[in-house]
Amino acid sequence: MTPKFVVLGPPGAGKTTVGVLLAERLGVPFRDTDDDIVAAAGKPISDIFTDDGEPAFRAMEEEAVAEGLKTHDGVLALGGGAVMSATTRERLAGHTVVFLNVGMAEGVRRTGMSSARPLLAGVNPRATFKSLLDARLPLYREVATIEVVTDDLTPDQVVDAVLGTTGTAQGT
Ligand SMILES: Nc1ncnc2c1ncn2[C@@H]1O[C@H](COP(=O)(O)OP(=O)(O)O)[C@@H](O)[C@H]1O
Ligand SMILES: O=C(O)C1=C[C@@H](OP(=O)(O)O)[C@@H](O)[C@H](O)C1
Ligand SMILES: [Mg+2]
Repeated sequence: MTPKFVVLGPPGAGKTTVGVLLAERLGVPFRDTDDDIVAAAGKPISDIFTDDGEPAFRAMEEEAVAEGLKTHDGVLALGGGAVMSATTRERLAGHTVVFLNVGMAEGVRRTGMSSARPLLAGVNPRATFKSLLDARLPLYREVATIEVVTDDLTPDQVVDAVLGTTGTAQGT
């Protein structure tokens, strides 16, 4: 059992939104490792960060990704920081990995509406987003087999781009 697509990229790239649409188009199940972590912890991500700290969250995330890669057959979306784990990057080898890219301005705009992302909840989300992109862009590219720049695309157009790239587009 292996995911048809693993979706990753920075917060606000549309991993969850596009992942759901992509799974619908392909008629396969969708799974998001953030949801698995929330279910396992029994509390929201912001509470995990506050109560247990980021390292505890990252350990749970590594486990959730490993489990998803082993047991999920559809579209698997990861959290934006999952690629910071070298172990996770190794585990992604051989999978079809879609990197949804988004620039700072659009990424901040898309995530600004929500307080659910503790890493971006500080006083200067633009600076935080930029340093996050600087650190992670090479890691996303290291593991990705497909990259789609999403800034000027609707979620449906992103799905078209992903399926067009892989030649697995379904009928209309
Ligand atoms: N291509 C897009 N164009 C416009 N808004 C988008 C796009 N993709 C996602 N969004 C919006 O951005 C926000 C974050 O999307 P989400 O799927 O949660 O991103 P991620 O899981 O990558 O952090 C949501 O409000 C979503 O509706
Ligand atoms: O970028 C990150 O480090 C994080 C991104 C979030 O997921 P999304 O990328 O789906 O927002 C979530 O896993 C957590 O808040 C940490
Ligand atoms: Mg998400």
